[in-house]
Amino acid sequence: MSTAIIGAGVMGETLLSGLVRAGRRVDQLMVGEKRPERAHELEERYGVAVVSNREAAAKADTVALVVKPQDMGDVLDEIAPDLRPGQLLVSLAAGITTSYIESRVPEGVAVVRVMPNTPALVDEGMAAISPGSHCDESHLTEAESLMASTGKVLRIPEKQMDAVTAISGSGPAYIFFVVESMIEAGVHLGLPRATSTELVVQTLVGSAAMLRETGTHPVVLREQVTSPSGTTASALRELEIHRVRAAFLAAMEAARNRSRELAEGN
Ligand SMILES: NC(=O)C1=CN([C@@H]2O[C@H](COP(=O)(O)OP(=O)(O)OC[C@H]3O[C@@H](n4cnc5c(N)ncnc54)[C@H](OP(=O)(O)O)[C@@H]3O)[C@@H](O)[C@H]2O)C=CC1
Ligand SMILES: O=C(O)[C@@H]1CCC=N1
Repeated sequence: MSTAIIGAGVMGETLLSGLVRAGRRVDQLMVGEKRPERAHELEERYGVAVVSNREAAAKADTVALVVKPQDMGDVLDEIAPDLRPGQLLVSLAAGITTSYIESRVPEGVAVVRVMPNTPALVDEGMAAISPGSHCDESHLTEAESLMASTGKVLRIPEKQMDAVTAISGSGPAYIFFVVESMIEAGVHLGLPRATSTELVVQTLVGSAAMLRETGTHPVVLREQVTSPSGTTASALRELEIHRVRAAFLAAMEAARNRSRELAEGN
């Protein structure tokens, strides 16, 4: 089964590198990329063929669309004449619905909507997938296998996609923001930057491993750290005073709403 990736930016290259690491044959992969210098870079780095979007659409069994939501309409109009019924289109774009894509491609093209995230770069990705209306089990399985090359995959109803985008799609950025804030706080408290960075990164990795390996609720894990009248309780009180929990809720609502707006082409 040949796979084309149209749009080889951050997420497109993340998918491409994951497929290569997972052992997909490079001669079964191709990339549609409009900038010649970027095309050259990808050819050098992965030995993959970089072709026009139309050639990619005509030749591949599966076409992954990894362009910005705002570029999706133009790309679909460009490749629509080369698509055929039964072919699989996998869209990784935030906000763009399967019905929007189906309305711009020939009847019978199967569409799967995916929301990945960047930890896919280290094979720790979290992807959610939803089928469009012309998908059968084999299309979903192929989309699942595409994304499973870089991490976990969850099947979800498409109506949950905007929320998923807000939580796991954008999620790594919130975590990096917290990490960055903690490192800066360590520096403020007098730690050398390298020491602060090592402390924070390992604390994050260790905490993530505890969550995954014990399956214990985060409230319980937090309580285990919080000694009576101790340091953690003092810190958590400040986080509550500064409404960090409310800020997270507002932030993720904003991301969910932005995903909905992207669906309307804004
Ligand atoms: N980054 C992330 O963490 C995540 C991104 N996504 C989704 O992935 C998609 C891509 O995002 P991201 O990788 O961050 O964005 P990038 O801007 O890094 O990548 C988009 C790529 O598409 C290329 N492109 C634009 N128009 C065309 C075209 N007509 N034909 C071929 N290539 C084209 C761009 O080239 P040029 O720069 O020359 O315009 C660029 O290389 C988005 O839809 C986003 O919603 C989903 C989940 C997570
Ligand atoms: O910021 C964005 O729009 C994309 C979608 C999810 C993560 N990055």
